[in-house]
Amino acid sequence: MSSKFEIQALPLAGAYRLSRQPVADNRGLFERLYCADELQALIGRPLAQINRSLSTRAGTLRGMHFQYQPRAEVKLVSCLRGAIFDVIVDIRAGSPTYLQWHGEILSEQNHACMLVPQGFAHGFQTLVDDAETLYFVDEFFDPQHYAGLNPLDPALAIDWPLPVSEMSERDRTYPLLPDFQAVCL
Ligand SMILES: Cc1cn([C@H]2C[C@H](O)[C@@H](COP(=O)(O)OP(=O)(O)O[C@H]3O[C@@H](C)C(=O)[C@@H](O)[C@H]3O)O2)c(=O)[nH]c1=O
Repeated sequence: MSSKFEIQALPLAGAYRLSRQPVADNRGLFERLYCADELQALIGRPLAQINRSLSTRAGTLRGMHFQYQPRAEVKLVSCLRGAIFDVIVDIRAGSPTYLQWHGEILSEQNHACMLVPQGFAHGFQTLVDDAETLYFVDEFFDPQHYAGLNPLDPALAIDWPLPVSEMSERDRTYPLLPDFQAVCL
C-alpha cells in the first residue's frame, strides 16, 4: 500500500495541516515523512536542511522564528516523539490576516504536520517531557536573516496551553509589537 498525505488548508492562506498516513503491521509501522512529488506544489523548492530538536521538559517554548528575505523559508514540521502545540503567525506585509495566529497539536499519535509558508513566524510548546520535532526547510539557516517575534507578547495573545517551563534567553527578549518589521515577499 502506498502512503499519501492528507492535506487540509488552514484559515491563514498558504498554511496547511498535513496528516501522514502510517501503514501498520505486526512489526510496527511505516510512514512517509516527505515526498517531493506530492508536496512540490506546497513547498516549490528542493529541501535545504532537515533539522531535529529535542525538548526535555513539558512546557518548553521555542519561537516565534522566521527568516527575512532573501532567506524566507517554508518549513514542514513534524513531532515524532511526544506532542507539541505548534503555532504560526502571519507576518506578511499587507496580508489581510497580518499578525493572526493559528495553532495545531502535532503528536506521535496523530501523525500531523504543519506546513509553514514563507512570511510566517513559527514556534511551539511541548506538551510532554522529551518531545522531539523534525522539520524540513527549503532555505539555509542564515544568522544574518534569522529573527523572531516575542512568543509571550500580549498583543499577539497566543494561547499557550501550559505554563512556560523553559525558554531560550534570546526568545524571551525578542521584540514586542509594534517594534517589528513585517516580511516583504
Ligand atoms: C535553526 C538553526 C539553529 N542553529 C544553531 C543556532 C544555535 O546555536 C543552536 C540552537 O538554535 P535555536 O536556539 O535557534 O534553536 P530553536 O529555538 O530550536 O530554533 C528552531 O525553533 C523552531 C521554532 C523553528 O521554527 C526552527 O526553524 C528553529 O528556528 O543551533 C543552526 O546551526 N542551524 C539552524 O538551522
